[in-house]
Formats: sequence, C-alpha cells, structure tokens
Amino acid sequence: MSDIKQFVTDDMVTTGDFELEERHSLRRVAGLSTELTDVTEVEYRQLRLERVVLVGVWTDGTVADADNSMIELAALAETAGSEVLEGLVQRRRAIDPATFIGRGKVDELKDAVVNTGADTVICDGELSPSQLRNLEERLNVKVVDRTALILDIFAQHAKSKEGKAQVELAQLQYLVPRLRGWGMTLSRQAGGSGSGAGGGVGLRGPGETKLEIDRRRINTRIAKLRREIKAMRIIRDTKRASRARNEVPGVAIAGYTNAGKSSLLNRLTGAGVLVENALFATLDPTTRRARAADGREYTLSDTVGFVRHLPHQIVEAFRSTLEEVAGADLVLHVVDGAHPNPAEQVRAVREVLADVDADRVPELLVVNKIDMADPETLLMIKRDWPGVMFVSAHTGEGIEELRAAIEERLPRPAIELRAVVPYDRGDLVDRVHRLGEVLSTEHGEGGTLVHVRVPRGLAAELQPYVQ
Ligand SMILES: Nc1nc2c(ncn2[C@@H]2O[C@H](COP(=O)(O)OP(=O)(O)OP(=O)(O)O)[C@@H](O)[C@H]2O)c(=O)[nH]1
Ligand SMILES: [Mg+2]
Repeated sequence: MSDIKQFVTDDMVTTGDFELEERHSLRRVAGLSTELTDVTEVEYRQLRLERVVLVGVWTDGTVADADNSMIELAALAETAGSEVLEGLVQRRRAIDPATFIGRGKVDELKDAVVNTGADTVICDGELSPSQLRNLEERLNVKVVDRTALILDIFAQHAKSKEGKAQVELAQLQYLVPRLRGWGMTLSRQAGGSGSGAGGGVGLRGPGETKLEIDRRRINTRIAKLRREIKAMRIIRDTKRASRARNEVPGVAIAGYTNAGKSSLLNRLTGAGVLVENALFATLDPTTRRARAADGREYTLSDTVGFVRHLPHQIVEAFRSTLEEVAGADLVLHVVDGAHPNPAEQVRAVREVLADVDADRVPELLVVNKIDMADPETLLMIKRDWPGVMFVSAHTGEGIEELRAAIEERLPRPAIELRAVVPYDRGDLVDRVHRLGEVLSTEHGEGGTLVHVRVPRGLAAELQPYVQ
C-alpha cells in the first residue's frame, strides 16, 4: 500500500524530543549580523524581536476580553523568542487611523519604551503600512503588528519543504504593500547608511528605484513559490486519493493553537509528535494510523493550530494543508478547557474551518486539559454544548470513551456480504479485518466463512468467493 510511507513508527518518539531540543537551542540567538543582502531572506525573516513592549487598543467587549487578548499577544511574543517587558492597553472607541493608539498616547508609549529599554513595540492588530511607519518615526524603535509576529513564529517553526514555502509566500504577501516602510526603517536602524539623510523626502529618486527592483524581485519569487506549492499539492492530492481508494477512514484533529492536539494524537496512537507549551508548535501535518477495537484501520491527522484573526495570508498560503481537514470523515475539534474563554476559541476555529469548506465534515467537540480546568467553566461548557467529550491527554481521563466515540462515528463500510475465503487467501482475510467490519467468522471446509461489511474495492475482490 503506497500510503504506508507517510505513517511513521516508534522512532518518531526520539525525533519529537530531538525536534524540541533543537527548537529550544535555536531560539534567542542574539546579535546576529544585520547586514542586509537580500530583502526576502534576511531583512524580513529575522525580525530579531528581543525586548518588547506590547500595546493594544480595547474597542469593545469586556475587560477580561481585553486582558485575554493581551495575554495571548504576550504568549505569541514569547513563542517568537522575545522578552515581554510591559503591556499597555488603551480604551478607545476606535483605532486611530494614523497611529493605531491615540496620538496623545504615543508619548506615553514612548516613555515606556525608553524606561524599559525595549527595542521593539508589538501592536495587537494588523496595522496599515502608514500606521507602522508613523509609529516607528515617533517611537524610534521597530514596530511590528500581530500578523508579522505570527508570520515570524510560523517561519521559525516550519520544517517541511512545503511548510517553508507556504510561510515564505505568506510573508512576502504581507511584505509587498509594506516594502517602502520596511526599507526606510531598516536603513534608519542601520544608521541611515546609504539611503539619504533621515529617510522621508530624501528617499525619493534612488530609493524608489531600488524599491521597484525589490518589488519586482519579490513578485517573481511569489510566482515561483505559488508554482512550487501547487506542484507539492498535486503530490499530496495523489496520496490522499490513494488513501480514499483504500477507503481508510480519516479523522482530522483541529483546534486552537496550544489546545493539546498533538498531545491527544500521542495519547490516542502512542506516536511521538512534538508537544510544546508554545503557540504553533505544529505546522506540518502528521498522519498516524490507528486501529479501532474491532480491528478496523483509520488515520488520525494532526494539523496546524488556529488562532483568532489568523492572518489571511496564512490561511491562503496554508489552504492546501487546511483543506486536508475538509477531506476528512470526522473532525476532532480540540478545545483547551483550561483557557479562560473556550467559547471564543471554538468560534475562531469554526470560522477558519468554514473558510476552507471543512464545516460540512461531522465534528466531535473534545474539551481537553480537564485536569487543570476550572470546574465552573466545565459546567458551563456541559450546559452550552451537549454531546461534548471531556478528556485529559495528560492523565488519560476520558480517553477510552473518546476512542469509542471516534470509532462509533467512523463511516461504515458500504457493502455487506458473506463469503467463503479459501485458506490460501489469508491476505484477503487479513485485509477484511483491517478495512472492514467483521460481523462473524467461522472456519468451514473450503475456507473461512466470513460475514462482513467491507468497502467497495474489497467487495469486488471478494466477489469470486461470495456465496
Ligand atoms: N494540564 C494539561 N496540559 C496539557 C494537556 N494536554 C496538553 N497539555 C499541554 O498543553 C501544551 C500544548 O500541547 P500541544 O499538544 O503541543 O498542543 P497543540 O494543540 O498541538 O499546539 P500547537 O501545535 O502549538 O497548535 C503543552 O505544554 C502540553 O503539555 C492536558 O490534558 N492537561
Ligand atoms: Mg501541535
């Protein structure tokens, strides 16, 4: 069977550990050269977020919502390898079109930057190129938005060729409209060398020529990445088609980032997938084989985590990965029960699922981390979402029930038949057990008498022996 290749066995346990170790050893490499040689590879990829101040604008919702949003931004910043020094939120009716936070507040923000010695400000939102530029000019440090931060984490975590290409595509798409701002900022940070005095007006002329070149180069690169991703997608579709031909049911694990999807996959299949208390630890989908109590095979796939306002560049670039979920027979939607607002996470996940047409796949909602969840939150969940399952990937509580619930929801093989399989066709009996539902077997004179439900392909092979 050609799809076996993508199932990895026990030695993944060590790979997972190794990956974790490697990732930690890679983080926080300070003081790398900032010599800029290639806009696409260097300028953008190494954001070098080190010591940061976070800033948000609270326009609607409760205080708790505003706090959660900043806590999430801090977690994102830390995942990207930076040290969070301070977080400021401004209550305001709307975002300031020029400076994101109110113009008057920029000075206060600047004080915070100076007092803490921060080198970067991260804004909780997606800023326009001019907002970023205006803030940078007034604060004199690098200003980054939430989208760029998420893109940076993705860039650090992408492992596979496809994942890397997808991230780079997303980054470049984000970069194109901001090219001008970035160029100015970086040249200013590098001491203004090369690009005229103080940026601004001085950048016209030669600056713009370089900009045109950069833009052209980036667009060429974008086109190339699109082609590559398309080609890789064909390979993936072929694999998926072969899985569909073999009629092995597929279960996709989806959910908010850090909900415990990889932990659950490990718990359910004994696979050693990378687990980390970091956001977007998993970018490359992994598929593992599992076996139901009745011996039937199915697959479980781990996928990239979702987040509120997942940047649209990411959704676009990762569309082919996310669409895997749409091709599944069941979506295991994992929710972090220990999060202060699981409902909002569920909403954010369903939004992305709908965006990639995966909302038509039956969903099994699973609340994880019940070992550390607040009992009151759990009660509320039980009331609001009937039929939800409660588990802990850590303690193993509820896992057997979950396994049974998954197996119950697997599509049943299409064809019911009785056949006498000759004893020299042990291979066929074996496949009947793996792919079909065995209702009864009996050893008869001419062979094994089986009463089964099997997928169409297998039914055709059994045809000669049907009674
Ligand atoms: N207390 C507790 N912690 C858990 C449980 N399941 C997972 N975790 C922790 O939650 C963190 C995230 O787990 P992962 O399995 O990496 O989560 P994920 O959903 O795959 O995350 P991403 O791949 O980053 O989207 C890790 O620190 C886990 O140890 C659980 O049942 N209880
Ligand atoms: Mg994961």
